[in-house]
Amino acid sequence: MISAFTGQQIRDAEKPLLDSGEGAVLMQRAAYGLAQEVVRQVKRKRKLTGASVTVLAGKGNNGGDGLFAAAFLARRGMRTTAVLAAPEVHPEALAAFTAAGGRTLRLEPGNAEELAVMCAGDDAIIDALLGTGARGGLRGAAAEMIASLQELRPSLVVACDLPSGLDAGTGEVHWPVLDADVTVTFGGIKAGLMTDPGEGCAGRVELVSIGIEPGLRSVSPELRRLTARDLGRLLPAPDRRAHKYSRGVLGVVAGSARFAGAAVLSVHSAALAGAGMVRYLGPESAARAVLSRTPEALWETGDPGRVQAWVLGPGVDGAEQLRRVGDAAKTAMDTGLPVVVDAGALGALPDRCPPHWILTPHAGELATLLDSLPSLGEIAVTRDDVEARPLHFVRLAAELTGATVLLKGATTLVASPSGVVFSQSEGIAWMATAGSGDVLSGVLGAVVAQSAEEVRDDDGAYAALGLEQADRWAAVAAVAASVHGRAGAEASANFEGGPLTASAIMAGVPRVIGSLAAEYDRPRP
Ligand SMILES: NC(=O)C1=CN([C@@H]2O[C@H](COP(=O)(O)OP(=O)(O)OC[C@H]3O[C@@H](n4cnc5c(N)ncnc54)[C@H](O)[C@@H]3O)[C@@H](O)[C@H]2O)[C@@H](O)CC1
Ligand SMILES: [K+]
Repeated sequence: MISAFTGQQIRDAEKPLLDSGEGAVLMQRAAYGLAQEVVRQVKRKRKLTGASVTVLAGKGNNGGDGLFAAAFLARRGMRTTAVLAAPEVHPEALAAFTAAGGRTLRLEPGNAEELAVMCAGDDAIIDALLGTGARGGLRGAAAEMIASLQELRPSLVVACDLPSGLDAGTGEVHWPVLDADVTVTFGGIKAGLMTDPGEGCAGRVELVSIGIEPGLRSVSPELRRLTARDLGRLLPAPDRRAHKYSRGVLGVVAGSARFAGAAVLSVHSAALAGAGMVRYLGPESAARAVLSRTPEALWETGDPGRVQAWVLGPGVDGAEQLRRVGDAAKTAMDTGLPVVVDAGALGALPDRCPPHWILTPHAGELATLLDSLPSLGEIAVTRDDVEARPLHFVRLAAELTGATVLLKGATTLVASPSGVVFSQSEGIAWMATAGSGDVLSGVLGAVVAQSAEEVRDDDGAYAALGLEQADRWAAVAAVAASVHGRAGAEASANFEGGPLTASAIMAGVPRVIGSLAAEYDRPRP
């Protein structure tokens, strides 16, 4: 599992080392790691000697890291320029940079655009204006220069610790921000690099260890991300004695006369993701479409009998389907079964949900959901608000509803009601396509139906993540989000990176599950 931290958590971990006089050593390690990454990137394109690099240096320690890194690069034969964005910058770092033969220019009101044009063609730009000590975004000439540079699209931008203007803890972005190709981050990954909109500006994230890592081990991370290895451990696999009823029976209330496709996608995805059996509840026209795609499913017209989990809501429309949603929700609540609540069912939630109810809104649906909660008071929340601060709002929704909330997006966030948040980002932009969410609902339903026992087992794979039982449902949802994202990315790769349909995402699901299980080298059934 990958952990990410707030700027404050990182600073707290640094403090004992700073107090014992090791600040300069930490900075040298950070600067060396940053310089090494620039060397690697530049060497992929040309020889290092004579290549040009500009460091944009702010007044704090972030600027110090950048200047020490540039001094190292100058000694390696690069043509180095520092643009100093403040009258005072880190004195030792500036002295080292000048001694190494670097050229310095001062950013002033009036020369921002000129300097941007001057360095935009460089082989590399290091953004070391603001780090974890930033309050708000870039201002004045620095903001002007970054806005101009962003328009000029430099060939390689390496962010020092985090792109300047990004909030390290929340991922909120104060524009303008210069999009990085690589962010070299020190000591621990900043949470703002693993949640949108910040993650969208950070490029690839490289972690450089500087010696504060032991201090972070006992800290509860702000964000967690499951790796392929975690997924291999967590994904359900039937044992030899399994039968279809023990494997996870999923009830699905989805689709309607108007939106039959949502039911087709949700049910078929659930079957492909390993549900032992899928029971479908819906109108005859949708049921016909479901059964022609998934003859393995059962169409339930009366009491659906035994299920281990429910998916409620994809494509649900009209009073008849909403009644089925209501009935299933009531049974699930009475019997303590886990439920995935999507789309049309999000408007029919009880006042308080348990953590094994997993809501799956996109940003617009989350805004509507929050607006409908009396506990939020008079504050109105819009889709734009959610997109600007997804981490804040997904946590708030989980806290206020009591449910686990999965917020769909380029980076998908899943929050437990106690505030544990997972972030998965395996998907690609082509996945923002009609029906993609229906596929996710089916995959999630299947994973939930098969995982309920493992979640409750205090010696099981979910417990091994170090999570309380109520928080483990967020990990279950993160598993499904990751499978869904990987299936989309792999399907698109099969088309040379071309566009995707929801059906293509769905078709990739069994292979993703199989290869993840193989990666952990787990015996297959
Ligand atoms: N503290 C340490 O031991 C280490 C810190 N490191 C680096 O130090 C950084 C944090 O250093 P700092 O705490 O000095 O913080 P920053 O380098 O982010 O700079 C903060 C400084 O900029 C000013 N400032 C804040 N917001 C501003 C804004 N919007 N516009 C203009 N100026 C603004 C503040 O007054 C402060 O002086 C990290 O991001 C990392 O790069 C690394 O060298 C590793 C070790
Ligand atoms: K920076």
